[in-house]
Amino acid sequence: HLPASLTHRLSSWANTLTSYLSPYLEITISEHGADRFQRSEFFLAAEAYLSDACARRARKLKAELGKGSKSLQVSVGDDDHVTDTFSGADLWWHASKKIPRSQVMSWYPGMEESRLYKLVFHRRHRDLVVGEYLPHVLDAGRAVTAKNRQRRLFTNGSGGGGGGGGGKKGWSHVAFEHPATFDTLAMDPEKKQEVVDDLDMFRDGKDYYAKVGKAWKRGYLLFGPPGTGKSTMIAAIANYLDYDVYDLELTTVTSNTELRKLFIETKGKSIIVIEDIDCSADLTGKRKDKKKPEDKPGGGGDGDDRPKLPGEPEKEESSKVTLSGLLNFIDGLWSACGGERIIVFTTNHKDKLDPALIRRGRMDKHVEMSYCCFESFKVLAKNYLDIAEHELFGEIRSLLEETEMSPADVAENLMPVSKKKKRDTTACLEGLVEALKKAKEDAAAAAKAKEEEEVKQKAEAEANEAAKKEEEAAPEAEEKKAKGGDDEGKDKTSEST
Ligand SMILES: Nc1ncnc2c1ncn2[C@@H]1O[C@H](COP(=O)(O)OP(=O)(O)OP(=O)(O)O)[C@@H](O)[C@H]1O
Ligand SMILES: [Mg+2]
Repeated sequence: HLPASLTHRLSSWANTLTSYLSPYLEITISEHGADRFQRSEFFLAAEAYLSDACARRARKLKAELGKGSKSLQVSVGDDDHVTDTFSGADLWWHASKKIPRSQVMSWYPGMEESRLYKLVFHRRHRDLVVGEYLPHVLDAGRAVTAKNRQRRLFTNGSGGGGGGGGGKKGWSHVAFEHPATFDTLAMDPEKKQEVVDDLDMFRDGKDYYAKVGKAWKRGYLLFGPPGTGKSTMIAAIANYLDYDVYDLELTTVTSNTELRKLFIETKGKSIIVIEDIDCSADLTGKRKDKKKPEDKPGGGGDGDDRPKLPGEPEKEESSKVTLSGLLNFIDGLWSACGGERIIVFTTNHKDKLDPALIRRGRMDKHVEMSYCCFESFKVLAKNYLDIAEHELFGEIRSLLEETEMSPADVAENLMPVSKKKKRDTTACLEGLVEALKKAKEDAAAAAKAKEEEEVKQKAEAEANEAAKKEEEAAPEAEEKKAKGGDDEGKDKTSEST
């Protein structure tokens, strides 16, 4: 009989010896790495990879509705193993639970439950596994996680519902579930394809951006009249790229510091949206103190300033975010942190924006969303009525060419009135033709009224001019000093006399 201590030693030597002689190597990936609070990213990636690629071959499976995941995840059960092959090499994955070494009470809930994966492979594949297989697992796992996760819509406004917003300022979120896609988005097919290609380039451009030394981000400016699909386009982009959306409400941001803080809190693979940038804040910089009337005469086509919501602060006091603060946010040194970001601005009035804000490099791509053209109409007809051809299409085509109607209005005319009173296709299209004709008449009437107004104004101006000349002709010794002053001065003198 050998003493217990010696047996123990012998067996541990034996273990060492077998592992030394064994041709197999083992790599352990545990759930909690050095940082005990966070689950190791590699573990999560391996888990996702296994659930996607190998779980079909495992016998003991575990199904869970993962946190922040929209679909059921099936993964390899504890104490089970699966095999995988990579470039002709066989690999074995074992899932197990880590038994805590000490029986000390754990500070970290669930720590006793820490799980781990063991990857076993022949030693001649060592370089292959470390150099290629593990990076592959990481990438594939991340892709699976990104595909399965529930995408989120963040907002910095208070009362955004959902997540961890609470009372403090910061982002709160809800599930992002907008159904818009590029297939359902009505716009000129060529322009649409251009946007999609651009997005593809961006998504796969990590190496390119690194090579040319640019931060991996891209800015889009969507401009056009109301109801032409700018917000819809953002949803389509988010769905296309599988990105989260951060809807930044600039009016509630009180300082540049807060803006930067919000920005740092955003994650990669996301779209940061600032809607109606021209209304969001007084970002006109130097133009700030010169108060000139906003609406230029003759810019009538896309008028329609949105009404102010109750409780919305006045523009002047709304935000202390400055243009330079915002520029810093878009492409200053901070913009590079995180990477893989798209920044989208929308506006109804592109010409009101400061050129510094929308130059290339900040807003790389300018996309105009315009009134409904025939091609857009065809997309809507396909979506709403499920038709590609109809005898009324010809008439609608010529009407659309003559009239400006937003896709939102066209779509409204294609909707069934109510569930009971279901209109058939022809009735819908006839309704649309009516609406288009009416819009055409209205536009003509408006144009006529405007013309008359202009004629009237011109006549008035001429009359004023004549009166002024008469005034100047009259001798006025006292007013001589004021002569050569501005128009206002002249007006006042004419009023006082
Ligand atoms: N191009 C389009 N394709 C499909 N649907 C559209 C399109 N444009 C508008 N719509 C429909 O009209 C509605 C309003 O569109 P959306 O909110 O995208 O307009 P917008 O350009 O963002 O307007 P605003 O400038 O007022 O914010 C959407 O719900 C959508 O159903
Ligand atoms: Mg919008």
